[in-house]
Amino acid sequence: MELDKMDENDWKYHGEGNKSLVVSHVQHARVLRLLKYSTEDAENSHKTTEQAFRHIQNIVDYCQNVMKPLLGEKFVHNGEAVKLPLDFVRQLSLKVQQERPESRCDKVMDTLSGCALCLPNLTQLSSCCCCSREHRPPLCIEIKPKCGFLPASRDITKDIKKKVCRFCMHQHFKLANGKWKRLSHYCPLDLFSGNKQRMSLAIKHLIEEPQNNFNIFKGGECIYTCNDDADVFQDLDELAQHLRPYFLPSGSLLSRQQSSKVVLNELIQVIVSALLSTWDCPRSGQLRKTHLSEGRVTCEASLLHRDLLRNGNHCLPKDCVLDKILSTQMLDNLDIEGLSPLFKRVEQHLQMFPKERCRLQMDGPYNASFLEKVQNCPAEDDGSIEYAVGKVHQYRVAMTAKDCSIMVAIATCGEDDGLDQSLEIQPMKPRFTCSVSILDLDPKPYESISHQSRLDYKIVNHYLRRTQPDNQELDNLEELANQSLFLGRDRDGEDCTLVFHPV
Ligand SMILES: O=P(O)(O)O[C@@H]1[C@@H](OP(=O)(O)O)[C@H](OP(=O)(O)O)[C@H](O)[C@H](OP(=O)(O)O)[C@H]1OP(=O)(O)O
Ligand SMILES: Nc1ncnc2c1ncn2[C@@H]1O[C@H](COP(=O)(O)OP(=O)(O)OP(=O)(O)O)[C@@H](O)[C@H]1O
Repeated sequence: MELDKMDENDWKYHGEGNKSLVVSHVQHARVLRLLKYSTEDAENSHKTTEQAFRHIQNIVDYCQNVMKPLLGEKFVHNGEAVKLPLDFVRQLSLKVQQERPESRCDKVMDTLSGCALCLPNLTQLSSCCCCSREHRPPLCIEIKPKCGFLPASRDITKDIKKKVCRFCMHQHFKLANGKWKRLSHYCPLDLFSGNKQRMSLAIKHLIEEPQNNFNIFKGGECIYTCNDDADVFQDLDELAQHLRPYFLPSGSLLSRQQSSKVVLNELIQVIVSALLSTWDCPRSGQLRKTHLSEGRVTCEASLLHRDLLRNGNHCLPKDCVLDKILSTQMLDNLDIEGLSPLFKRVEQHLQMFPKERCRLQMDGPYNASFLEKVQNCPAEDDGSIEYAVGKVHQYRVAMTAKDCSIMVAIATCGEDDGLDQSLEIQPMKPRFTCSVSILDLDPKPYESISHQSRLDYKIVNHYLRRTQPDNQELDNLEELANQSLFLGRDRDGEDCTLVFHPV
């Protein structure tokens, strides 16, 4: 990329989340990820280019030195911080504005610093020899799986948290707050179960109600995403038409309805295979498995039949992408309720010794020493500040893993094609090559822990009120929340994501 020759016409809107907006190059498999501000912050923001660059470099360092060792070299692409010409960024911002979904326009793209993160476009397949000869553009499925286990911490005060997963409880809260119009029946515990039947159902539920957990790209273009006002059946039918050439032989005599069913099922099988594949030994029958203790893998809110939940096989092949994400999520082994007193210990320590913030690496740098603090935190609380900081760091890393996305890029290839480094999966002919990546691995700010505590209370309380309206305990819970030890701004309803907050 020649930075002095940047032309906004070479780039197009690709997508965005809460904190960043992504544009993709029209020819090369690159994207630029630009930060966003809330409109209020934009007016008050006088961050220097150096501060913005440092912020993005922190993201790169965290990805490279912390998340990559935990999640695996093959899944993580840390990218590169770049400084772009300001004129290019301003023109780009104007160009993409009309493409942006209204729901994301409460924030504006950063046009002041000129800094961005340059990454490979993960909707395209990398290092695949056969794709260049293949006439069908690659497909890419993006899944934001969210938290895949039930917490088992002794510090949990509400039993329901050990029975119903956070995502399923959160759904009710989101619906009540108008974030979504329809409930999603997706349950992350089904996706992370390793049981193919449960995983298939989880993906089916994602397809039926994608919200912000599921997208499909074809040739880098988003062809299926959340559409709250959509006619679901019509959307599914259109999706199936897109997928038909990938999953059905061209002369198939199936009716439109029959073929829709077949291709969506085939798609689901390909995704399941990709998510369970262990890159290093895809054909090995002797895969090591990660077992989870029985009580932590089934959610009472899941629609799956209880027999399947009880008797199914619940383990993930070691080192598959789901296993890597789940084990990183499980660094949070105290739950926010167990972490809260430790967070308070750190807060008090930092109030007394502000300079310690740097030594304890509360905002980075994200280097080997930070990873060491995460990986070698003592198992038992010895009352030290080091223990509390280790648990806080572990919690933040787990938060990143609970909010990341998986990209599964697939392309068809002829039967005799070599597969190079890509992984072969073969649910039916034609064969597919596939690459799996993890994205959105930004560090979560230390301060966001207090928000987590309040949000946890609200989600659980709301769920209990909905499902157990006569529950007397809720009044006690209300009382507890009022005595909350955390001070600070409430982010729900007035999202105050801190762009340029030190991370
Ligand atoms: O707290 P959650 O579980 O609602 O997750 C937030 C996500 O909401 P979701 O529930 O996935 O719809 C939220 O996603 P959306 O903006 O709703 O698409 C963000 O990913 C947010 O992360 P950040 O603050 O932008 O770094 C996420 O916040 P963090 O908790 O990861 O900080
Ligand atoms: N390297 C990439 N290649 C292709 N698409 C990407 C890449 N990075 C991001 N995207 C797309 O851009 C979207 C927004 O990116 P990302 O999830 O990183 O934003 P975010 O603001 O950090 O999200 P969140 O709301 O979770 O905080 C993603 O959902 C994905 O579709």
